[in-house]
Amino acid sequence: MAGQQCLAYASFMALVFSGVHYKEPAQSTAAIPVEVDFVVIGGGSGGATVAGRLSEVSKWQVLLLEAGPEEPIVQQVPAFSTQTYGTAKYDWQLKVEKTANDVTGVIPRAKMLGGCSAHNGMVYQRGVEADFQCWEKAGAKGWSFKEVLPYYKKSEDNLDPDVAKNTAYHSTGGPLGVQRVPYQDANARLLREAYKEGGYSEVDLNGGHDEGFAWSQTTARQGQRNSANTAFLLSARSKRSNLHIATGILVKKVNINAKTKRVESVEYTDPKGASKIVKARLEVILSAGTYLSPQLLMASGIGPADQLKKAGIPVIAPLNAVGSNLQDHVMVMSLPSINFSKTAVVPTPKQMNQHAQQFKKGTGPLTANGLNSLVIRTKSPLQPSSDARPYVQVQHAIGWQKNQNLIPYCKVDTPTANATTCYYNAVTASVVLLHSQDAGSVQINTTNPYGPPLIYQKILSSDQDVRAVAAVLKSLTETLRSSKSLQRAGATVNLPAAGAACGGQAVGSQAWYECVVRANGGSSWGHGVGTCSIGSVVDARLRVLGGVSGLRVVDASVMPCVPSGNTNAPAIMIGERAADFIKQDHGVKA
Ligand SMILES: Cc1cc2nc3c(=O)[nH]c(=O)nc-3n(C[C@H](O)[C@H](O)[C@H](O)COP(=O)(O)OP(=O)(O)OC[C@H]3O[C@@H](n4cnc5c(N)ncnc54)[C@H](O)[C@@H]3O)c2cc1C
Repeated sequence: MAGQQCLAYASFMALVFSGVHYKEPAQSTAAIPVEVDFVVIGGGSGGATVAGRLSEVSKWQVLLLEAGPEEPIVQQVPAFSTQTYGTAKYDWQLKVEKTANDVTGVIPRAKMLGGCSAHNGMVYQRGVEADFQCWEKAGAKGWSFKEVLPYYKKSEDNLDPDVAKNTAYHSTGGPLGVQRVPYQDANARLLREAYKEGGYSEVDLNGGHDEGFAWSQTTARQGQRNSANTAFLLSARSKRSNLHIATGILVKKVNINAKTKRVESVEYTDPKGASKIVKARLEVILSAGTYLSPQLLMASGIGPADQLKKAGIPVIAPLNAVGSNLQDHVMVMSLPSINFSKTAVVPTPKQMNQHAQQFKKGTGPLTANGLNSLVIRTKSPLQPSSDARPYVQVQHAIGWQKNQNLIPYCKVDTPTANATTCYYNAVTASVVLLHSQDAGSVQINTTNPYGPPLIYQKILSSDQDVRAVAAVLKSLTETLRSSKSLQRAGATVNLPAAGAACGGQAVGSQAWYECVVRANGGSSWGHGVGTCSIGSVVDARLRVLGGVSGLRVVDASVMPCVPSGNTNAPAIMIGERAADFIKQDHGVKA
């Protein structure tokens, strides 16, 4: 970058960060207590929520141990959302073992206070009634939509009056800010018109509508990210001396008395590499997420006995279901693409300054992370007829010409990391399969049981899945290609790229779209759940089964069926619910 640009960029970033409401706390150096009432392992969506809520009981000492650092300031700016992806400091970069049809090598998982809620796409979705029927069928008694809705509302501070007035579904005043992306650029607005024209109704997907098209609600406040950390911990830790938070602490295992099966303590490594123990007087709460919670259970002696024996870990509770039932949404990338003739442009220094000023006020392009502002959720005509859940979600991302490297925040490799301030001339629509027939697993690495687990994931191995996605892709492409609004604006809609193998099919036919879906593969959408499911690993109050006492799992891993939508809000809801269970079980009014 030339010197002058460098200066302009540096002062731009300083200006943007001066508008951020959050002040990054210093990394914790305070001594970790040797004994507390509750130890929460992992400060992500589930862990931050439950720890914050438990600390409301002033007589309880609550310790939260998080492997990663404090949530960095850059995460507060939605347009910079993905800058920490793939960095060793902030991302676990979990490797997926190769399986026949697996195309993902690495899964991004946040390693910071706030967990994935601090680096995700911020989309706020709760799932639909039929999702929770699936939970109940799997053994999650008392988790119907009617019963979980009060917990979604308990967290929520909905900041859009037209949405909030639907009080049957929404509420205000909770710690978690929820608002629609405050900014849509000209191309996003055009797409919105195109979908309306194509017969998609614009609805509130969290307001009783299973299907439709939405201007996305996000976990944000005044255009800035609201993670589970900033919602549930930030203010609590400054006010409550009974809430202890330690970052940079890697938990190794939970120590459980082999005779009584009662949890006693948690073993961790401090930042200097020393091995330490903290005793838990009442309970340990495991909130390390879908991949690392089952790993920690297994490292602590709870899991499939054969795997544990091979790893040399004494078996405390032989629970075969630990690590199985890994479910995820599957994204079929970048289909189709829309080229716009009128585009956003590389901003001048004056415009950048304006964007920073707008951001301070909660508006402007820096409050948006690409075209995540538009979401479609729909059933597929070819999904199993007995399944009432929506099967496909459509998301959008920005594409741009290669030479746009004039300012660093345009010069990034992943589409959603750009601000809509950057020059771009294409948008891609990606279809996401919400209910794959494939299930993967998380297994302990028998040669390195305390290291990252082995993750096995299959993708698009079922013909029915391919058919269901292809049918939606076909109608989506046809909608966009016949849109008068797009045509009037001079936008062209390209057919999805087809692999050479699709040459034998009639272009545009269902068979051709199926071939296109297979040729474009799929990848994890970051929404893995199910590896410590309610009904098989934990009971309906999230207590670990197998005769173990004093141990719960509170994160996305307990969801027995993946919801029809993004998974952050459900993980936070689980944290809220768990806090009430724990309070009730220890005689405190919830
Ligand atoms: C790239 C990406 C984009 C996403 N986008 C969206 C979106 O737009 N909307 C949405 O709703 N959902 C989204 N999700 C999914 C959603 O964010 C997650 O499902 C949710 O945050 C999971 O919450 P959790 O509590 O289960 O785990 P996490 O939030 O992952 O928290 C687990 C925490 O435990 C810590 N931990 C793990 N092991 C240890 C250990 N041994 N010792 C100490 N600490 C440990 C981790 O560092 C982490 O902070 C996205 C996910 C990803 C990865």
